[in-house]
Amino acid sequence: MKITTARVIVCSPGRNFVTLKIETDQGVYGIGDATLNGRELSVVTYLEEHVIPCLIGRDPQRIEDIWQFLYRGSYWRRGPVQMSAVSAVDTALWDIKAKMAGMPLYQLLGGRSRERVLVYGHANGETLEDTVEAVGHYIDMGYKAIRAQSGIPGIEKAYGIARGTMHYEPADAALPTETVWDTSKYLRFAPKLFEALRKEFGDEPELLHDVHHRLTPNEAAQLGKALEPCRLFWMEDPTPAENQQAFRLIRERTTTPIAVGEIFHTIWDAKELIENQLVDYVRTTVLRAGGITHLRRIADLASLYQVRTGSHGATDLSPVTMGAALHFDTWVPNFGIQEYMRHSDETDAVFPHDYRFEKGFLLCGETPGHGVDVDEKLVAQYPYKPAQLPVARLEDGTIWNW
Ligand SMILES: O=C(O)[C@H](O)[C@@H](O)[C@H](O)[C@H](O)CO
Ligand SMILES: [Mg+2]
Repeated sequence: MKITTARVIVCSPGRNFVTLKIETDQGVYGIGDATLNGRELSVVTYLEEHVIPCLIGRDPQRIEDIWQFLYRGSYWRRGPVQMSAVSAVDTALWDIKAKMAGMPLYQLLGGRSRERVLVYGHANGETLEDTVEAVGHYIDMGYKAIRAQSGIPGIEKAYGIARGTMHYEPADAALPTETVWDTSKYLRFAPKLFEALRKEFGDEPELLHDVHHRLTPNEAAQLGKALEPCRLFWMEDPTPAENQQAFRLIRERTTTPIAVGEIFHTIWDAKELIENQLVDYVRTTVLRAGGITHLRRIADLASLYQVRTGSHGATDLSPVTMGAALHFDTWVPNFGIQEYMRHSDETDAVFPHDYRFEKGFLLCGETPGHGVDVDEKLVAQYPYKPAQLPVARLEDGTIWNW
């Protein structure tokens, strides 16, 4: 069996997506997602100039060998551009293998570990009251777990405030939008939000919160401690994880569960955090860390330390990633939760898929492969639009973590 062609498909049905389609001499093809939000075209070039020429003529069944070839063979290993490209190839190859076997992908991974995949949705509001209302809306839709992000009094345009209630798109302009951040206002406000949510909705719903790398370790410990009575499912990315040891300080001071990893690219980014049990959930997904092949290694390491998965699932990861992630989640023994930020109707139409939402859970389909395709005719209606992620500044103008 041979790879005959591989093509990169760029489209913008509401937001930009980069998709890889690998075709074979047996008529079977595979689809992978290579979207790197705000830096999309760098991955397009990496794939077109450096990866695709190496794929033509290769046996697509040799997934492991192709992974090693692309990872080790580049010499310049790791990083978001390379690993998004490797992820797309790997996802497409698993799609091909599962289609050849006539099986849904989760069967090839080892079969079903659960009947359905618990997901959390995104409730956002400009004020505390709006956010409480938005959480109520998700509960009415059947969600069991909800992430709450709110505007903060005195801060204009902080992270996570959606324009509508259902869709949040941070990459909103060709040049980065500048947002403002103030840690002390946030630290005073965040516990009030979660106290109000518990008061309104009781103990039952799982509540999550994304700190988006904004705090120092000490501030993160203060927040975790203040949120303990509100019993969060997790506090996400409380501080940047470049220095993995920073989490020791947070861990020693609070029992609020911690999730990190949406910007990790390999097992090395997560290794110390996992081995020292400094986090409870690892959020790395199929698209960011080398596809199914490498994510499986991260999940296996995590399982030794009772760390569970909580895959990133924002809308900048295309339905292709969501489909592959759901097969992974259906198999992985140490599953925790899956993020599910709904795609727009245009995006869903461009990427026909067989997964579905039911009462707070997602169910992957039974179609051979990962169950997601790309409609190449529709794609032509949505050309690429430059869009970058925002930056954050403190009130005095200092650049801060976004
Ligand atoms: O937890 C999340 O869902 C994330 O933090 C996203 O909203 C990211 O900001 C986005 O994926 C960047 O491209
Ligand atoms: Mg996040």
